[in-house]
Amino acid sequence: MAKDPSFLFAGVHFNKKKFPDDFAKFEEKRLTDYSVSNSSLFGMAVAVQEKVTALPVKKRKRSGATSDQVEGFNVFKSSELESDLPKEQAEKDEDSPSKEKKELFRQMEHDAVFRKKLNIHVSGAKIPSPLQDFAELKTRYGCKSYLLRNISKLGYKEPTPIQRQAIPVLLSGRECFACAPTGSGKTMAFVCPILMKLKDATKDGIHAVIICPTKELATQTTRECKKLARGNKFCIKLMTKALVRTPDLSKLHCDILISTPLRLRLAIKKRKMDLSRVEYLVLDESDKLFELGLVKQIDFIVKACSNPAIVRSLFSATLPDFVEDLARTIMHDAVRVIVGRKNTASELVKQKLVFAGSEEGKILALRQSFAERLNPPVLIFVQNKGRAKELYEELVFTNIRAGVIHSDLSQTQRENAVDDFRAGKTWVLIATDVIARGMDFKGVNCVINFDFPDSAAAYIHRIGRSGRAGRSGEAVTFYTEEDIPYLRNIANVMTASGCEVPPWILSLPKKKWRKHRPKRVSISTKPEDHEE
Ligand SMILES: Nc1ncnc2c1ncn2[C@@H]1O[C@H](COP(=O)(O)OP(=O)(O)OP(=O)(O)O)[C@@H](O)[C@H]1O
Repeated sequence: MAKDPSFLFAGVHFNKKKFPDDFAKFEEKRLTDYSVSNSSLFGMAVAVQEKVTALPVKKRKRSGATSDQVEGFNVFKSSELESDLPKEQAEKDEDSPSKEKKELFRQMEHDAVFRKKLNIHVSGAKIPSPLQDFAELKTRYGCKSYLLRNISKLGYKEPTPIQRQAIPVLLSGRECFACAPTGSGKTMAFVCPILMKLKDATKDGIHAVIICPTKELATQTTRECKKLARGNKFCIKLMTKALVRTPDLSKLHCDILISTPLRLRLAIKKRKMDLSRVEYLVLDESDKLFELGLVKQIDFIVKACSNPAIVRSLFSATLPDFVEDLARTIMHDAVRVIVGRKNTASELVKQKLVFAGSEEGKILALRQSFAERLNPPVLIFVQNKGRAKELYEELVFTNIRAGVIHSDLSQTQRENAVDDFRAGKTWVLIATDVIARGMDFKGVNCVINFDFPDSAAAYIHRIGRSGRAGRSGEAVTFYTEEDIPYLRNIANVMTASGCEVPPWILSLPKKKWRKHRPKRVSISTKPEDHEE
């Protein structure tokens, strides 16, 4: 393999005054390499190219651009990119390390140090500087006062790391795939730039679409959008069952539409919904959306968003390689933003594994732990709706105020279960994975995985319902003999987020993770009814 010529630079120091040219070139190279080694520390496969942040950003042609269609995404050719730099200026920059260029390198160095401090890893060319504070939204991007006021009303004092980097990326018109821990403020990271970029409430179609994998998450995201948009006339719509039944949606106008993939696909196919004017498309919990079963619907929606100037972004706390690979082939000139280490659990959650022996042992362990210390709100995850019902039956006649949510309940019942839990009317919520993704219950003290999760991603998202927005949390995972082959997979996630795991678990053989949903013995401890 040919050696990277960068090794030639090792240990080289230039005298800035004597060799300003060489110094400038060296600095650019050094900063790029710095980012590369920085990212490779965290196992990133791609070379990071943090580059000239303050240079005028190349602009994508907004109209008349041709594009290649790949699986519904528009892929622009590099020849369609134009530089905003005046020609003479560009030539001058080539020749002399001007004052601006030096300033630029200083800025690059500053950005690299700041990102390192916040554990932000980026790749892509010409990445905008991260935000120092929310005030920069106004000074750098001319954010309107209403939005800053709403941010402040929500009690957000400082942007979270994903907000610091993803917001400037999206504001600069770049596509983006972002991965940051659960509960780290990704929603605001994609809603804020949309609100800042949209023109004042227009009446010409749909301008932004946010796709969420579940109805509960779509409802929550709509609420968050409305909170941030308060005081403005933006029309923000949730794709409800009633809306999707409207016979003709071809004339629907709204600024932001939030939907699940299924409902949106139905609206496009059956109700003639027109997405050709969509300027911003967000795929929240993108890895879930790219799972088998949903990917066709997503592809259909992406194709329907046919505006060549569209800016697409993917957000999740877990970004498996296959989603990244797909994203890399279909997105144009996208910036990749990773906060912390990819696919790890929130470090704010103290995680524990408990051997429960058998299914019967689990219910005993649960009762015992509640008798010793019940610190609500507590979320309990089980494997399927049948088991959710059974566990609910077990707890409902105790003095523990329990609620349950699963896909057999009506939409209203599901909403009530979430609302009651949020309002503290129920202390314990028993759930299937339907609410494992994205749901933001403030102050969940403990997540109990009554049934072992079926994948590492499911584990990360489930326990991420606790330890949100800087608060600490706890997660307890019960396991039985059947789960032991997969224990090592969870143990790896635990150690990666700084939790201790008994050494014997770490010495277990690795097992390729397939959907782990063993047939489990019934939870019910009630004697079965026998007919006389
Ligand atoms: N800058 C901020 N300062 C303080 N709190 C914030 C900030 N931004 C968002 N939050 C709060 O953090 C919580 C988590 O935010 P959000 O639901 O967007 O997380 P997320 O990263 O999308 O999580 P998940 O991966 O589980 O979907 C919310 O309660 C939100 O109000």
